Amino acid sequence: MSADETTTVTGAPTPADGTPSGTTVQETPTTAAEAVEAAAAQAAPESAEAKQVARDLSFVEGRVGVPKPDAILTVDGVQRRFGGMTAVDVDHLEVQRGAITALIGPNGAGKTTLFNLLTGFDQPNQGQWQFDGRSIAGKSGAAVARAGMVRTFQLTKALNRLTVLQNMLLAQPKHPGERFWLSWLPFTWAAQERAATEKALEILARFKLDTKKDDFAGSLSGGQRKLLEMARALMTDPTMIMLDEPMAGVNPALVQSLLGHVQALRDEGMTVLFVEHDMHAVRHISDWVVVMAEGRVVAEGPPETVMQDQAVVDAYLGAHHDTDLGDDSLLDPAVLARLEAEDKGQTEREERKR
Ligand SMILES: Nc1ncnc2c1ncn2[C@@H]1O[C@H](COP(=O)(O)OP(=O)(O)OP(=O)(O)O)[C@@H](O)[C@H]1O
Repeated sequence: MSADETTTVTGAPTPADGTPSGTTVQETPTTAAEAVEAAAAQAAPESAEAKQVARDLSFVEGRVGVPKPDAILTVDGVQRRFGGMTAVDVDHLEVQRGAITALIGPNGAGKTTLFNLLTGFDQPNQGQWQFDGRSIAGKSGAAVARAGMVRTFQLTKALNRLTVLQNMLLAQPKHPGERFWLSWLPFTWAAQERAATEKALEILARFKLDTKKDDFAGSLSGGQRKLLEMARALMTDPTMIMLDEPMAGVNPALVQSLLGHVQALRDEGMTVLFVEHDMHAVRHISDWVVVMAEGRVVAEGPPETVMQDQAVVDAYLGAHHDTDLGDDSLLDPAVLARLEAEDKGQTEREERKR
């Protein structure tokens, strides 16, 4: 896409689709490929810190388990078995502070299980990991979130029946209404509730969801639901945010907005680790890509090199057997439409299971 097909809106208010202000917005992208291309035009890090992270990573060799200049998360010997099947077997992995790291791999590679383990929603058979210099292995999800690492969840049926604002308030750490002793101090409770509501509305405004605060979460579009998932995670003021398939089921017109939001988090100094099947998104916004297959990390490196790696292509053969993930053939709308249909089918299956 050429530069003259875009409109620069630097300094303009955030547009209605929730795209962060100060970014370059493509006029009505019609396919996910166009939307991602448009996002790529603004993919360069904005803040000095993000530029420094990109520079630091440019000196790191692309090989499995490579040390990072400033790792915020270090994983050692983590294994999770289900019966006789080893879902996760990660020897050593480091995640660079302040970077966007993508975790990719075919269905069943162990990405979600690793997310669950690291964030305290599952327990490993063995292994250690450190976050920001502290061991958080074996801690509960709430304790991990308090330490500064938080993951997004796809909205469940129960959350769909709550309003957008109620969803935000439930996501705040240690909801005061749930604490027995505070229930005896109504003034404290009310003050904290007011502060939490203000904070929730501020975050919702950032994602252009404030006008939807009283709508049921179930009435939101796919893209708006993804924004709400991200907004909920920000209620805990995380240092690191783990996004579970942020692009799944999202209308192409909103992909650009979502990518812009992920980049904005990084530019504010947050570390982002995200699981994603959309290879365009991965290629265009990631500083670093980690590839899993059959529970193991099989490759890692910068997006432009790791996605040409034979191990990566092999890892995907089962899932997208006739798709070359390493070149721009993926920008072909027909290929994209098929991948999107596969993703949509998967989302619908998961929805039915819930
Ligand atoms: N609770 C469980 N009980 C038994 N097996 C499980 C459980 N959770 C995950 N698995 C298995 O572990 C393996 C890894 O699954 P996981 O969901 O982590 O993969 P994934 O890479 O996230 O896949 P996808 O991209 O499809 O979400 C799969 O074979 C899956 O069937």
